[in-house]
Amino acid sequence: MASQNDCCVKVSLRIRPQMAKEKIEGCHVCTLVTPGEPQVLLGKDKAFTYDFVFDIDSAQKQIYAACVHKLIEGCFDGYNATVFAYGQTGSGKTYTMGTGFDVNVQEEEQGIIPRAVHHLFLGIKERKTQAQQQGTHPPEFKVSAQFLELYNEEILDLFDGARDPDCKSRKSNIKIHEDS
Ligand SMILES: Nc1ncnc2c1ncn2[C@@H]1O[C@H](COP(=O)(O)OP(=O)(O)OP(=O)(O)O)[C@@H](O)[C@H]1O
Repeated sequence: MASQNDCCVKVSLRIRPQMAKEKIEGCHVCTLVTPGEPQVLLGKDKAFTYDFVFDIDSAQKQIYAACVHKLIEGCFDGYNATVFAYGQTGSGKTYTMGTGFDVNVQEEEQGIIPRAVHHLFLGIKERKTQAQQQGTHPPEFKVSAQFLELYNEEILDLFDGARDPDCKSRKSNIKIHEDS
């Protein structure tokens, strides 16, 4: 039987730092992360526990190492994985996930998507090199990617007339292919 730690759905919470505007407006930080525990205290008495909790000072690479690294390694063993960010507007989903346009962003600021793509292609290269060194047939990989951004109804309404009533999402034309 799978233990709680083996559960196939894991939920992580990331608390973003206050924005300049929030500081200027005198907003207070109302979260307190329990040291050594994946638990956050909201206000004085509301405690919530997750698989991981990342406090204000967490780095992008920390999030990747704890939540995503294992999933990409699992792909090489044939496992599927999904990572998605959920939260209210301005909570840091885009910052944490990263985008396909992070190429000019400093390495330490890069989000999950560019890190995962880099990890995947590095893994492919390593496995091919290893096969070559061992004199075995190099493995073949096919990578394809789609980038999907979901909108909620209110945002779609902003597009008014130009809106396709059945369209609740937009796919970018970014495609990464490696056939070898
Ligand atoms: N961990 C973080 N460290 C530093 N800045 C952050 C962090 N998380 C978010 N931000 C900043 O906070 C702002 C809002 O974040 P972001 O755009 O990622 O939110 P979002 O959840 O994607 O919002 P929306 O749903 O409106 O697209 C951005 O300026 C972003 O750079």
